Amino acid sequence: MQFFVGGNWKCNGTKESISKLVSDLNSVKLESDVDVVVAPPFIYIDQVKNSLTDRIEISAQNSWIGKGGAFTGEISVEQLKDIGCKWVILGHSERRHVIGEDDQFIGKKAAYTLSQGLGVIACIGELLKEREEGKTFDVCFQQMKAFAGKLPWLYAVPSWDNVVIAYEPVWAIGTGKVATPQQAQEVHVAVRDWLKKNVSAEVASKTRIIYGGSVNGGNCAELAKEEDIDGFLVGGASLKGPEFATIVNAVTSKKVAA
Ligand SMILES: O=C(CO)COP(=O)(O)O
Repeated sequence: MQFFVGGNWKCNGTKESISKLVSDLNSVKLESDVDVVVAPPFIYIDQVKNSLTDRIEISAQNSWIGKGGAFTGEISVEQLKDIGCKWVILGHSERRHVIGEDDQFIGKKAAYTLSQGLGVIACIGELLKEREEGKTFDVCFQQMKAFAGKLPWLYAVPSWDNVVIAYEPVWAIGTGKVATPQQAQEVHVAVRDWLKKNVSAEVASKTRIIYGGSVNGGNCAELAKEEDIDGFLVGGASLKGPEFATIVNAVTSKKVAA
């Protein structure tokens, strides 16, 4: 399974800082057997697409639920395709818990995005309170169900080829409090098992499950060694080109551990 690392730039950057980040990313060395994706804010996607090496694919951080039209302030999947995006991040905890998107809405967005041929980085993850109450698996399975269950055709394997699951425990996002490799591995195994039981053994064995939440250049190697951690979704540390490259290249510690 090919390692996958995404950089979620969130609502950060200016034309100038992004130009510097792109030039840093163009000059770092990235291991060849890793899928690398960055997700700039919508308004900078065109700038990034026109200046970043083709080695790195572009993702959006969100998309509209259906075909474009009279939806003020939204960006459609068709527009994202038009501008050269290959992926969309959906169900990020900031959209769930700050903006208020629910499972139903996120599931429909994922179904629509996949139907238009773009890949989905599908985020799941529990709040600290939910972890403390022993509900981590229940919450993640419920969120998986919303992604997987929208339309029966989504169960077909070709659709799943375009899905990467990002496990991002909310308590680890932007807090500097990273999940231990064991904590992350435990949830990744449970999610893979859920896919096996609820979709198919083939999908379970092929789908990348990546970890996000305070991943940085210092902790990525240990996390990458875990068997079921197939990559990372990186926030803060993806704003620094050389550190992001270190995280991409953590694939080498995975190979050593295997
Ligand atoms: O939300 C994240 C990626 O989508 C993780 O953010 P941090 O890496 O800043 O914790």
